[in-house]
Amino acid sequence: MKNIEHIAVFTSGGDSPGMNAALHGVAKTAEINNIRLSGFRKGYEGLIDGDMVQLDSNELKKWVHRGGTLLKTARSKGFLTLEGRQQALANLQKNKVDALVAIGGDGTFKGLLAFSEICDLPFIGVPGTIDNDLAGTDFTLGFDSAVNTAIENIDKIRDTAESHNRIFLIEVMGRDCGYIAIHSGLGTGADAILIPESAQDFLQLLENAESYDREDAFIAIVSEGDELGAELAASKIKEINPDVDLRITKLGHVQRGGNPSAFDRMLGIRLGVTAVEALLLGRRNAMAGILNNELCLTPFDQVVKEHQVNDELQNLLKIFGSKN
Ligand SMILES: Nc1ncnc2c1ncn2[C@@H]1O[C@H](COP(=O)(O)OP(=O)(O)O)[C@@H](O)[C@H]1O
Ligand SMILES: O=P(O)(O)OC[C@H]1O[C@](O)(COP(=O)(O)O)[C@@H](O)[C@@H]1O
Repeated sequence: MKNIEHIAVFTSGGDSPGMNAALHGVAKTAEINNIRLSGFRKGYEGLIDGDMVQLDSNELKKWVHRGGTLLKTARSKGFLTLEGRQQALANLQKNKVDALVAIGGDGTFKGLLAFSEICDLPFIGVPGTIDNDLAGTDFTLGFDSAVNTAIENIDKIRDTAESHNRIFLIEVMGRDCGYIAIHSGLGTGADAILIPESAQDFLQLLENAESYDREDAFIAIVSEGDELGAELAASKIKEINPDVDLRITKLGHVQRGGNPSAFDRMLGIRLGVTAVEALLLGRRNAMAGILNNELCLTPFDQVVKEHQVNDELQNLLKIFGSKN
């Protein structure tokens, strides 16, 4: 095994609060092991363009509390092509990079799997996505912060919803999965939660909306990945209850921004440190994660999207979605 003298790190896919803390964890661990650390800007785009900067933990410590990513991020069409990946490889070789740390979501790790077909360097991933849709970790970086942001905003909507006795359909993020919807819905006492993993919840919503008595607010959280979506759900409710006073709010990208929660800062630090330590132990092509509060590594090919909502959450949805 070649000695690791130079590590490069990048952030990729949707940004998420806690990515900067992970960068700091990577930087500090590289520093105490006398390893040079570089960062590629704008995810895979930076690898293709050779957009590399030196990283320093003294600078990064000032970013631990900030959302977004100091290194910037991107969704790269170029890296989906073999030519793009070959260009990225040439840049890594030119800069004598010995190992890569990638902070991103499942797309980023699929990218690394494709890259590993032409590039023999060791890669370690850190799960950074607000969606919490990766196997191999109970929590991804940014999920906790995004749920807190969603909750803060849903609480505010409840004030006005209750004042007017209105129905509100509030759309939260989660491209293909309902974790943000479940956590923010349960945490705000929502009357219904619609997620892509279940069709049953919509029937429950209709049933509840049918008996909605206009003497109270009615709040439904709709995951953006839900088959129906907020607009269609709203029109179905109007079909059965035409005079209903209904509003739709999409929380949108506000959920991705803001300072990371204490949990995400600590998770970022822990996973960043673990990533570099794993490389030093000779590990490769795996994602650092946290399962039952234990740090662990899971091979990329097992880190596929986890659309299943576990039994405990299913049970909670059933209990809290039922009528009184
Ligand atoms: N199968 C693949 N082969 C090569 N690169 C990929 C593949 N899937 C995703 N990528 C790269 O990873 C980037 C990030 O993935 P994306 O799904 O946008 O975000 P995330 O990593 O947050 O899930 C994509 O823009 C693309 O450049
Ligand atoms: O910012 P964009 O490109 O519009 O993407 C929005 C998507 O990114 C997310 O915020 C995060 O997804 P990823 O972390 O997997 O990129 C999703 O919840 C949402 O569907």
